[in-house]
Order: sequence, then structure tokens, then C-alpha cells
Amino acid sequence: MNDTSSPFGVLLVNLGTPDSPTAPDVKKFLKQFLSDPRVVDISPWIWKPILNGIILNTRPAKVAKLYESIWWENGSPLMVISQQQRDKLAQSLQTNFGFNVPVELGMSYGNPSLDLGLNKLKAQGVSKVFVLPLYAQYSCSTVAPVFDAISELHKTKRDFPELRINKEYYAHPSYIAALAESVKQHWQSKGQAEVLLMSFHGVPVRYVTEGDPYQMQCQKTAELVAESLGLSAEQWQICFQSQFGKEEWLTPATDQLLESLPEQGVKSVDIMCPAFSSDCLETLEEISQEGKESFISAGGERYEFIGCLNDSDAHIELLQQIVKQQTLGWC
Ligand SMILES: C=CC1=C(C)c2cc3[nH]c(cc4nc(cc5[nH]c(cc1n2)c(C)c5CCC(=O)O)C(CCC(=O)O)=C4C)c(C)c3C=C
Ligand SMILES: [Fe+2]
Ligand SMILES: [Fe+2]
Repeated sequence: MNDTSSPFGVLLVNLGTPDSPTAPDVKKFLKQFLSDPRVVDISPWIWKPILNGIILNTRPAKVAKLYESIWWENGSPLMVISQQQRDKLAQSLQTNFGFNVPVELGMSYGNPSLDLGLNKLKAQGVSKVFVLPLYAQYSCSTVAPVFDAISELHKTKRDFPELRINKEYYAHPSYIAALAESVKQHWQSKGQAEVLLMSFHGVPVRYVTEGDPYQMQCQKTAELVAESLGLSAEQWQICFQSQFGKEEWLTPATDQLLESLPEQGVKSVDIMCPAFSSDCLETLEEISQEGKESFISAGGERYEFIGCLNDSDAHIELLQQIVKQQTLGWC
């Protein structure tokens, strides 16, 4: 094999984010995202008028302000961190495999699209692609849309690479170790709170009762992290954030829990978001900023947010191990 060819490439996939923190770009992003029946699966006859008549006329301006409050000089945190993950994973694969493994990004919604990511890999001469959605827990609202989008693209092409798509890694020992290590590092610099909250993105309860394994996988991740940290049952709790719409979502809801903990005598919490592979609006604004305000104004005294795994060495090591394990036989 020469320096320029590789037997396979990696497509790192995340949800996506607006191009800028402005109402028109947020609207464009939300329109594509919230039109996906995997995300909101109520009848289009009911949903389309609500989406186009109400949500897309009110939410973008409000959410654009929130994005503005967390936006970085070089872009949306989710995008900047995804690019760092891409570059560091490529470096780590080069070191581990001893040859260049192209790594590209593709977002389920917005830019860069999955199609662009696959085209970039094709342009680098790869004929096999390992698709790695950056969600540890499988949900029909996040990972399934990646499967759907890839098979839709398949229908439109004369040729297509050989593919493997990762489904989940919620109990991977290196994922649990990376999360536990991030908590320990946080405790070393800031001290340990009375309770560690593990806040996962919520989904409608109906998705779970209809078979989505997401809640079970979140529970397992949380138990393994707590066990790895040696926490007793009173020292940790699972909760679900970012409720959207009127349906019943998984509980306990993070915002309600934060408001109720101080009156139950819990005055200090550490909070982490294991379902997010990179910090984003949902962690930096909703949990780090808004969550703190709720907890402190309800009588809490100390609130510490533990950032996502992002481009940490332990996270890149995990991704590298998943690639190695799932591409066996490809080189
Ligand atoms: C409409 C219902 C939603 C479901 C179901 C949902 C599941 C889900 N989402 C993530 C991760 C992310 N969500 C992000 C943004 C986001 N999510 C929803 C709604 C649902 N998510 C909305 C409407 C938005 C946009 C912001 C807003 O209008 O409030 C993001 C991106 C954040 C960014 O920085 O751009 C991520 C990542 C998971 C893991 C998940 C289910 C398991
Ligand atoms: Fe979401
Ligand atoms: Fe949110």
C-alpha cells in the first residue's frame, strides 16, 4: 500500500448545528431537523401545520439568542469540537494502523451533509466506509436517522462504498472509563458535590414503550459510571433534559429535579451529560447556564457542570478502539 491509499475511511456523524446564530440560519436548521419523521413522528397532517405555522415562526428568534450566548469565535461549539475530534482521530488512527485513514464529518441535519462527507472520502480513494454516529446510546430519534439517510443516499448513486455503521457504545469499557475519568479530574480540581447528576437528552416516553432501547441504555451507562466511581445509590441520579413539545417525555426531567433537590436537602450537585459526545447548546446553555440558575434560585449552594468528552485523549482513544474493533478484516 502506498502513502496515499487507505483500505477504508471513517465518517464521523453528529446531529448538526446551525451555520450561524441568526434566526434565518436557525430556522433553516430546525426546519430540516424537525421535518424528520424519526425525530417527531406524529402524523404529518397534524405536525406540518404546527411546525410551519407556529414553531418555525416563533422558535428561531428565541433559540438564535441562546445560540449566540454559547457561540465561539470560530463557530458553533458542536461544529468546532467535531472538527477537533475528526483531526485528532485521524492522527490517532495513523499512529495505530501505521497508514493514513481518512476521517470526514457528516451531519444528519445542516452542514456538512452526510453526502458531502461520503464524497470527500470517495475523493480520497476509499472503497469501504465505517460510519460512526457519535451517540453512545441508540435512539430511533438519533442513530436511526443516520441509517435512513445512508440508505436514501444509496438509492441515488450508481456506485456506493462497502459500509459498516456503528449502532451504539453505551457500555463500552473505554467509554465508561473516559466518563469516570472526566468526573475524577473534575473532583480533583473542584471537589466532590453531594450528588452526581447524569443528565441525558430526553425522548418521548412513547418511543421507549414502542421499543426504543434508549432509556435502558442510558440507565446502564449511568449505573456503570456510578459503579466505576464507587458511588452509593444516594450519591448519584439519572435525569432527562431538553423536553420538547406536549407529549410525555422521560422523567425525572432535569429542570424539575434541579428545582426540587434543594428542598430535599441536597445543596450541592455535579452534573454531566453522557449522551452528548461534544458540548453544544443543550449542555453549555441549558445545563451549564440555565440549570445553574434554577438550582441556585431554588436554594442550592454549589452547582458544577462537567463538560462532555469532546476532544479529550480518553475520548479519542475510545473512538480509535471502536474503529479498530469494527473494521476487523478490512485491512
Ligand atoms: C423534537 C424532539 C427532539 C428529540 C426526540 C431529540 C432527541 C435528541 N437530541 C439529541 C442531541 C441534540 N439535540 C440538539 C438540538 C435540538 N434537539 C431538539 C429536539 C429533539 N431532540 C431541538 C428542537 C434542538 C435544537 C435546539 C432547540 O431548538 O432547542 C443538538 C444540537 C445542539 C447544537 O448545539 O446545535 C444535539 C447534539 C439527542 C442525543 C437526542 C436523543 C437521544
Ligand atoms: Fe435534541
Ligand atoms: Fe434545549
